[in-house]
Amino acid sequence: MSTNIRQPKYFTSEQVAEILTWSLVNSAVEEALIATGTTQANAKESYAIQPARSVTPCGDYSQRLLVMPGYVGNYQLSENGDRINTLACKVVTSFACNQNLQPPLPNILANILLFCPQTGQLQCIMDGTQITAWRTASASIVATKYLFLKRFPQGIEKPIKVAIIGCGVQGQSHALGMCKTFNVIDISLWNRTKSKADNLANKLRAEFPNGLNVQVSDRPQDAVEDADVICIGTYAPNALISYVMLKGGDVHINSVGGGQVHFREVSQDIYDYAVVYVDSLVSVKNQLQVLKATIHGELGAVIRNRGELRRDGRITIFQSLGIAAEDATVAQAVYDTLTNANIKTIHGSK
Ligand SMILES: NC(=O)C1=CN([C@@H]2O[C@H](COP(=O)(O)OP(=O)(O)OC[C@H]3O[C@@H](n4cnc5c(N)ncnc54)[C@H](O)[C@@H]3O)[C@@H](O)[C@H]2O)C=CC1
Ligand SMILES: O=C([O-])C1=[NH+]CCC1
Repeated sequence: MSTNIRQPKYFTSEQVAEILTWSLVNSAVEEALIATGTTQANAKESYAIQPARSVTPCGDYSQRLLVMPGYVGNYQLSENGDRINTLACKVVTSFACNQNLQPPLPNILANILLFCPQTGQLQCIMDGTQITAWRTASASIVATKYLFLKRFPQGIEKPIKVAIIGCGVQGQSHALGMCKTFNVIDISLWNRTKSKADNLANKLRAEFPNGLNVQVSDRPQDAVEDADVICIGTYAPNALISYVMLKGGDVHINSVGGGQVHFREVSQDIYDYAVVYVDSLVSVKNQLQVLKATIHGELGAVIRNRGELRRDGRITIFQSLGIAAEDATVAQAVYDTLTNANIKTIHGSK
């Protein structure tokens, strides 16, 4: 039988990295968050269908395979772009020991499969390791914009002090993304092994030679004591930051390191005082039953203006688990740019 099935293209990590910019990833991720929460096919607005991801422990829970399918319907990658649909599935492994290999490998390794949304034919496989690092930081950036900076008259121009707790892959992408996107005047870095924080500090000083004060802290409390925005992404099974360490007044925390087996990097007393938002209520119900907090809603609902932002909460937490829709919209933007399809996507400097 003759067949028209085409071989999928493969895009390497280097090809993907060429395309990634903060404006492209931030806007694709914002679209994914907006679509999340509406699950019915809908002619008027975007929607996302993303079943809870499957988690396969490989021997024990420090080694896992996650499969993250997602369909994002009727969304736009840019203001004047056509409305499009994306069908994707990220296959990602999290092997906590990879960092100790010689040479080290990232703990989190991913590939994203992008399918034709009309036929289901596999169009391409692209490296998803960098996309995972960027899109997770972008979700925190979008959360910081809507849950924190919108409280102030200066909005995204407001000068802010940022703390990074954990300077691994996520700490690095959060530091770079925050400094590229917002008016960050001061950034404090803490990592369990100090040399990693030193390396990130050197990178930031080279990238932002003017107007950014970069410090490496000996203890998490020193890093967060003046911070307006805290980004924390570790595998810590115990709290690294607690309520007494925070400055008074408005503080926003992006916590990305919560998972079934290593949830606790932020102390319970902060959850008790904070207004908590999540990327997906479905994911939290499936994967974060241990979370003892009143969840105010999904970040996407705040962006869509359906869920009001609690004005009385001085501390907000964005609890991020990572959602398939984010991978799908970013992969689509990268694919479109690499193949010149749907080419009204937004570009910007790295
Ligand atoms: N929310 C999301 O969408 C995503 C979340 N993640 C999560 O983010 C976290 C960080 O991931 P990566 O940056 O890729 O890992 P990484 O291995 O590159 O960095 C982890 C950092 O955490 C620190 N760390 C590990 N155990 C610690 C402990 N017990 N106490 C203090 N610090 C500790 C290490 O020093 C390291 O710098 C993980 O929990 C991962 O599962 C990763 C990808 C997406
Ligand atoms: O969303 C994601 O890709 C992941 N979350 C935790 C490990 C990988």
